[in-house]
Amino acid sequence: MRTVRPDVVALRIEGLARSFGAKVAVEAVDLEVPRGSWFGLVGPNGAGKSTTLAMATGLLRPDSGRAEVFGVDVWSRRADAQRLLGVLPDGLALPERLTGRELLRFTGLLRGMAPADVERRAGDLLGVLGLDDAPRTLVAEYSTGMRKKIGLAAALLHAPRLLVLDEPLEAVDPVSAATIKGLLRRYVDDGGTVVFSSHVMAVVEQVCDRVAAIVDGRVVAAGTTAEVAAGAGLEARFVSLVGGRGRRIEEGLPWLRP
Ligand SMILES: Nc1ncnc2c1ncn2[C@@H]1O[C@H](COP(=O)(O)OP(=O)(O)OP(=O)(O)O)[C@@H](O)[C@H]1O
Repeated sequence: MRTVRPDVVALRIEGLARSFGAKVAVEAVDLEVPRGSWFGLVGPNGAGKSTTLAMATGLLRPDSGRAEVFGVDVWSRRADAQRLLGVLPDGLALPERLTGRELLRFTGLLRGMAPADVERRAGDLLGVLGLDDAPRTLVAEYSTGMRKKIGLAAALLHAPRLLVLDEPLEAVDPVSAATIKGLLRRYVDDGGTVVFSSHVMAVVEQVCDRVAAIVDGRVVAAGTTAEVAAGAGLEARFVSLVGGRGRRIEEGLPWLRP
């Protein structure tokens, strides 16, 4: 296990903001993710998590603000930042007419990796993620969970220093989820940094050492998982942070009578 230096900032986000027409998706987000941490981003649907992560990784241009990966500006030194980063974006568009292995070959060669390394790593990733028993299946035929896993494999292929993963466990079966969590745990223990968004508070509480909650495009709480949970458990704290946005359920839906 390498020595983790929490003084090194893996991802720094300052004043990131983005609107779509009149809709303010992200108002102003500041975050600092120390190297060697597993950082969870939580928030209700439409809070601005995916928009924040897309801006932080050079996929969506912000209206204002900046993002740095290990001190490298994501927009002015985009290629350098991309080398340090592995990203699983929301709604990733995949080359549909390739098999999983072909997709990884394509990704690795685009990244300038040596073909022999690409082959070896692709085999390892397909095996670990349980995608090697469908070698001839095209991505177009993949299930939702398989698509998530091949996207994750593509993000890991070049062994980046920082992984930014938008809901990596969504639609993934429990066995694969355990494998992915184990793999990411090992990566973090070896000095890697993970930033991921999730709606599953139990998972965030289980794996993340730091958490930020975003509501209506603003960070409403950030700190260590214990600080944010504030003795109440993360789920209870999340519900209290989101507050009045919850819907009343006492009456149920009067027309929903089986
Ligand atoms: N391309 C776009 N065009 C218009 N509005 C957008 C676009 N992308 C995001 N939005 C809006 O910005 C807001 C934030 O969306 P975002 O996807 O970042 O939220 P999120 O926290 O990731 O949500 P979820 O948990 O549902 O995935 C939402 O109101 C969404 O409708």
